[in-house]
Amino acid sequence: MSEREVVITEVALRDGSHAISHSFTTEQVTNVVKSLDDANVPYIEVSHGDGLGGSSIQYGFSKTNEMELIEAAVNAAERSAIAVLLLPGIGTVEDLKEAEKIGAKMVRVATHVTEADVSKQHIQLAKELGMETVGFLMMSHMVPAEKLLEQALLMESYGADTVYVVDSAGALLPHEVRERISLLKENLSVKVGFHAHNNLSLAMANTLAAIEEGATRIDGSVRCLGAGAGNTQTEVLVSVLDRLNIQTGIDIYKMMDLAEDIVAPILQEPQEITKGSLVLGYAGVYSSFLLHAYRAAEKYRLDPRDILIELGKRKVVGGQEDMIIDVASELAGYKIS
Ligand SMILES: C[C@H](O)CC(=O)C(=O)O
Ligand SMILES: [Mn+2]
Repeated sequence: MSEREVVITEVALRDGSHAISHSFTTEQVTNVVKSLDDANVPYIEVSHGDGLGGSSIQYGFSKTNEMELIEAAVNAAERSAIAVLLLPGIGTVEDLKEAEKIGAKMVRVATHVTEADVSKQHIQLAKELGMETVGFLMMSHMVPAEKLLEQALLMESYGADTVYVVDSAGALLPHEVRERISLLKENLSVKVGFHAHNNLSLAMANTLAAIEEGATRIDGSVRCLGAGAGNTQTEVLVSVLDRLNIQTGIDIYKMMDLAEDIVAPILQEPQEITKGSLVLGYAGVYSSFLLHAYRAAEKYRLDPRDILIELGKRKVVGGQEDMIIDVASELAGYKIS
């Protein structure tokens, strides 16, 4: 196998959970993981869309217990490592210990971009457990590059092996990605990663900009199965990188077959840039808010775009999903006392 110059983490079985209202089954996870493993994808993330412990009234209940999904993934993978996502405050150290016991090899500890300090306990525990550990700075468009660097340095100091710039809203423009990745590359000793959302149709351009600036850990979702308009489409990414002579070690034909034959039938709707997902990127709103906003719009007879624009103005962040209802009811003329 060729050496991997860019190491891809496939996130459809975690980020894609948002797009299908957390309805993955063990059979779907087993089939997707077997094919990803066969295509030689190095890392596959499996968890509730909001990470370990996310199944709740606030974020949406999982159809299948995520530990069962993680176990199915571990059993189906021969070569690929199974990763989990953890947002401190949603997932606990006990959740992390359980996932590690089942066989998860990597954890990505995700915080809002200004709150890296809450990741200390979880990053340190993950290292003690012998897991590969990633710091995942969400909503990275909301702060200047210098602030992002300050937060990335904190995650590095806690022991993270990699720090990711996460464009949760799909709001970053290519020059903003370049600025952020290059600053991290200049100042961190650990690896730098990038996670995109395609709400402004920039996921591929932004990912290539990140790679040009030195990011070596990159996320993709097969068939774009991720929140909002999805992430950088993995099978397209590996094809483009192959054209650029950048080695990912992933079999292109197998990725294409998996996308078409196994993942497409799981989608509840094709992953497109709809007016809703476009407004996520335009207004800078967390991609996983999309279906929640659609449901609130239906309930209060509103245009979902108006809810999303207002959420963007209020700078609402992950964990504030209850604000979607507050904003919708206010826009509909109800008074909140
Ligand atoms: C919990 C979020 O869905 C994590 C993520 O993928 C993002 O912020 O983007
Ligand atoms: Mn995401």
